[in-house]
Amino acid sequence: MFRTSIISEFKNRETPFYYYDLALLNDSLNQVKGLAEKYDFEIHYAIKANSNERILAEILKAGFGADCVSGNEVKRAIECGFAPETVLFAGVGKTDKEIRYALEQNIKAFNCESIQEMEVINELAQEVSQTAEISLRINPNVDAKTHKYITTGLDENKFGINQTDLPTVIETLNGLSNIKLTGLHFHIGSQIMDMNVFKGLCLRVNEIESWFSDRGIEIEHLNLGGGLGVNYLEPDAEPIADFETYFAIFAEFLRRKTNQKVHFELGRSIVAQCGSLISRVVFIKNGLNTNFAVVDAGMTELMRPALYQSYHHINNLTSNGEPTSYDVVGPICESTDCFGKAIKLPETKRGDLIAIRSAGAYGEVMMSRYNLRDQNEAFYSE
Ligand SMILES: Cc1ncc(COP(=O)(O)O)c(C=O)c1O
Ligand SMILES: N[C@@H](CCCC[NH3+])C(=O)O
Repeated sequence: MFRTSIISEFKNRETPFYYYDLALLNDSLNQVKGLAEKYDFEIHYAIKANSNERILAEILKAGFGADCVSGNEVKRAIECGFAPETVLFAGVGKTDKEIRYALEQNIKAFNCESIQEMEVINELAQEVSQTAEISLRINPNVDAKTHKYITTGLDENKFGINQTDLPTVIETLNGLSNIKLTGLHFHIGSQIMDMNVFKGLCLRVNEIESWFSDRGIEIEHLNLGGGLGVNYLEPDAEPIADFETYFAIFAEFLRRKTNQKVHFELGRSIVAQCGSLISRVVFIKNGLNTNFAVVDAGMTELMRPALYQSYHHINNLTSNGEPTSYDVVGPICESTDCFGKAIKLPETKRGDLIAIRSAGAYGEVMMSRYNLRDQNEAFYSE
């Protein structure tokens, strides 16, 4: 959890701030690296989960590539030292400017999400006399059994190309000489805890791959996206995600042809548990039916509870008083600015430090300046 020496360091800093345990990050990275080598899988870290440069430096050292969802993420990856041939560019709404930039950088591949996007990439690649590699992001209609806001692989979702459009895709591709289809890409959602979902995904991918090979189309790359969930309820019980089961499922159920490369785009599972949002209690306020612990972090620093009603474990780092129930709320002018209701904490007082856990993924990257909030520097331990 948190060493006393780290808590002493927290006390001297202006709150709120993100704290990252880089040793824990490296434990996760080493585990992923070992399994990727064992199964001959290629990992592209999904930068959207956390694009903090210090975090990216550790990920780069582990030898992973990058999965990006905007021109600026491609730029961040390249500026931080990721080799362009390891960078993938996904996203349903890539603009011409972003596509041109990615072509200029000679990135590995575009994960292409619509027929019109294929045509536009072809046209822009032609302008600069290039042939762009593309993977088709296919919507496999597999239920990720996760929060509906972060489900991406059902027919009703905006992501990817529907299977019914595949004949038109092939017909269109035949007329496009500046793009080359090399891969199939899938990503069905995030924070997936039911491992059977990944088995279901493998079986659907096998069917779709066969559809292509039956038509004489050779697929060099299969990209299964990310999605592996983490234990938000008990971060100390499971600081490292269950990478072993996750990769073993793909190794067992994905039908892979000789020489076919298999890629993953993991985000949350790599970075969630190494990050905490550290905040100070500003006031304790007794409501009619509840005690409020008003802290100096808000939904502007960590939006997940307000956006998805998601649970983040909270520790009081400076009290060991009697367990007491609090609604832990932020200072923002919104009633959804609440980190947890009826949370049992040791008796809490003004000035106590609290840690909002499992905040390393989709935390810092989703910060906003609403209410003209300050943004403090993150803090790291090795
Ligand atoms: C295309 C794509 N790949 C990878 C990821 C990373 O997912 P996760 O953080 O769940 O591993 C996402 C986000 O959900 C995504 O949209
Ligand atoms: N922002 C989401 C994850 C979205 C994943 C990107 N498709 C979260 O905080 O859980």
